[in-house]
Amino acid sequence: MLIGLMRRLLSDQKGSVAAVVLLQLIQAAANLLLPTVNAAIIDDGIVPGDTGVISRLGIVMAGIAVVQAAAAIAAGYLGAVVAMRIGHRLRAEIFARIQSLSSLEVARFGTQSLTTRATNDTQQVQSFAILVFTMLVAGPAMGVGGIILALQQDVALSAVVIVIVPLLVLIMALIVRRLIPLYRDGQELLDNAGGILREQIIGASAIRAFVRQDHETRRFARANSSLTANNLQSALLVAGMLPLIMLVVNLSSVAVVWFGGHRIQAGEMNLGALTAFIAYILQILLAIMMSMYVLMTAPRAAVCAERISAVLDTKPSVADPADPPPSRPAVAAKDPVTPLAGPGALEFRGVGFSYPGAEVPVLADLNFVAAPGTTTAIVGSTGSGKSTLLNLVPRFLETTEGSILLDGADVRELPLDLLRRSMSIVPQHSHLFSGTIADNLRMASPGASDHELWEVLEAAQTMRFMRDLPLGLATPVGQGGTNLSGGQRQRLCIARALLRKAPLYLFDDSFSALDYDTDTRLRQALDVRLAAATRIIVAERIAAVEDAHLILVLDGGRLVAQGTHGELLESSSTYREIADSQLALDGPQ
Ligand SMILES: Nc1ncnc2c1ncn2[C@@H]1O[C@H](COP(=O)(O)OP(=O)(O)OP(=O)(O)O)[C@@H](O)[C@H]1O
Repeated sequence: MLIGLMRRLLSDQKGSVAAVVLLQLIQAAANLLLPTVNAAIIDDGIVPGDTGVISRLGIVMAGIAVVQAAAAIAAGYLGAVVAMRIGHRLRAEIFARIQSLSSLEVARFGTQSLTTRATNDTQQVQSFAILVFTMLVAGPAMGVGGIILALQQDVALSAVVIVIVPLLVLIMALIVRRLIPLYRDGQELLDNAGGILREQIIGASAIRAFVRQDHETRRFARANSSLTANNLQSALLVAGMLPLIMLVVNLSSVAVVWFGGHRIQAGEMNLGALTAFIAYILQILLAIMMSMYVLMTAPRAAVCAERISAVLDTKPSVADPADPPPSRPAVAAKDPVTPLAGPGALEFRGVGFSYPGAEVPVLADLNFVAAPGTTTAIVGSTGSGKSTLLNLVPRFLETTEGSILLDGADVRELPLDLLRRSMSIVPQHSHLFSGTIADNLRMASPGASDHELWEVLEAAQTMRFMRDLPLGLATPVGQGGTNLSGGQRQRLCIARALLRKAPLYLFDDSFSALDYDTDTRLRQALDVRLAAATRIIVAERIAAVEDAHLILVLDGGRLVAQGTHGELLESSSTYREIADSQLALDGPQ
């Protein structure tokens, strides 16, 4: 998985990768040459007392050292650039994929896990890439070259190499095998701790209101301790490995000096050759350590690559039609504002929807027509499926039964962008983004003039608070709109939706935070402004939908009645119950 991912990410950087490999080979070759030249200085210069050879070979050695340093620096620099580009591309890809996922897929991974995958996991793969580009070629090259040159210096002494190399590889394999599951658990524990933290930050007021700080502190402490225990275990394994390797290295150096000394005394080896041999043994061990270090980080990077690939390989359940029918206006698929040319007639034909894994459908057999120039209200008890129904229209969720038609076209056959441009939505939870009020409004229509912004702000009944803002449209909005009241946020979201000129408007319980007067004025303004459009309004209060041209009564996901307020009071017991209960709650007006 990791290798496949890296190969794909490096496909457009082949030139740079080749350069890094070449530079690492130069660096390794220079490293390998130094002990041989050093041996020659000892055997041909120092032992016979030839200062000419010493100076000449000394200059050669210095030259090689400079080449080695230059190649190492260049390889490190270029390797870092390539690795950073990998990280950049991976973050961009995962961000784009998350953007394309439907709310169901996002829920399956979990918001926190997606955040960790896009940040921490990507970072791990990037760090691994840096190690690969600084060590992975130079390490084996030095190791193999070192073995060949050591053999060349003294075949008999090379028996030491034959013993220690497999021993080191065995130590490494055992430790890496233990590390992989630990790293996998570690990433999940990180998700978990992050998720709890996120929930506690978002729900801080509820936690304080119910005096649950101690409980939440304990909950986080448990997650934190599990994460720490996991990290400690892997850190101990890594920490234990280094002394083990050093022990093997030192023992092998002692063995080389011991046997080498005897061979020199027996006249079977030169002093220079022994010096070179010791240097090569150290280089071989260093190469093994470098490769091992890369391989030790590989398990974590592999786990992260697996987690990233799981997101990248997820096919969004809601996607553009593979082949939009030619009769459909493939118009302006890329044009950012133009909606469908039709009047916005919406029809549900036998529509049903089930959440994945649910035993019973949330919505079943819905049939109705919402005509242009009319308001269709959806009423029903909590959990009856009103929001789910609205979410099917822009295909935030995909219908599992029947079809939804917009101006006669099945919404699944329209390009997604075009479909969503053809409607304007006020979601149940008002969400604003960091920036100014103007930035937030212009999300709906980037080219809108200030005059148009003020117009929609007025229609959305925001003037009472907008007038008090000294910076007006330039007033900064905090992330999520936290510096505004619930009602203010809701009205700004309505203004944002009004700014988009579309044939279809969807309001999901969008007037709940408004007082009675504002609500009435707002509805009047909407009736004028959106007179020609198709309006679908989910509402809790019957009083708010009395004037609707068509009222749909949902009960347990089924459309139990439809008609005007007057008709439903006559014909629908469910509607009457809702109306009576609200009348009882509101009391006589
Ligand atoms: N992501 C989900 N996965 C599984 N079930 C869900 C999901 N979202 C909603 N439901 C279920 O679907 C049903 C309908 O939910 P929906 O939000 O559409 O109701 P609603 O009528 O809009 O409620 P409210 O008036 O409280 O906003 C509920 O029973 C809810 O438990």
